[in-house]
Amino acid sequence: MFEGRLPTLVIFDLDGTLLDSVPDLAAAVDTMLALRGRPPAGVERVKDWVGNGSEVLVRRALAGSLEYAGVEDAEAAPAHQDFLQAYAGEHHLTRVYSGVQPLLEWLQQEGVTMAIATNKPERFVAPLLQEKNLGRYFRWLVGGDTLAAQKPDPAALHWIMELAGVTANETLFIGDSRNDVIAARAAGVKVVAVSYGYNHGEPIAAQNPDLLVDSLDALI
Ligand SMILES: O=C(O)COP(=O)(O)O
Ligand SMILES: [Mg+2]
Repeated sequence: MFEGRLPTLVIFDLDGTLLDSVPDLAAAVDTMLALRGRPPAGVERVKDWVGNGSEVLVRRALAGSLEYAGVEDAEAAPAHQDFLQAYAGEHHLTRVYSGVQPLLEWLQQEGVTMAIATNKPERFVAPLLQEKNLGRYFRWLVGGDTLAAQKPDPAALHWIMELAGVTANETLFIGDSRNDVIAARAAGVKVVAVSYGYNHGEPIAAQNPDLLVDSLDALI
């Protein structure tokens, strides 16, 4: 992909790529629903709703579907606050996917700069990486509410590349959902997709990433 050279900068998605975070996200969604006297959504449905940030996740949970156009702001705003409160703290159900640690370690040893571009609210990103022992690898962290637009908008990728002083040709993005592939394409950045993450219930292969892997250590 880089003609035998390594990229200078690798930007990673977080949820569904580095971390299997849905169990804790589903627990917080279910707490928010329980506060409204509603039945739990459960891990399997929440898995399909993750990827567009927590505000959209909460709207989907209130709608009970991927489509959430009918949910009123007056209902969604307090529900989002309840979700944020329920998701704060430790994330004991969240796991680092196998293959992640070896790749990060290897890229760091090779001197590759690494960053995170996630749609997760920024306040959770650094503490969660710290909690999972991944904090030391990343030079920059961009959350879903850090900039004016979130993925699939390429703003996060452009911003990180500018901070790093690196061109799109020297950058690789690694993610799990169509939002990641679309953002990478819009930024002119090559994209590797992982097959095991969350993509709204659809195979990510349909988005034609430059490379599809079943485990990130396959990239070493
Ligand atoms: O929080 C989300 O909705 C998804 O986060 P991600 O961009 O790290 O996959
Ligand atoms: Mg993701």
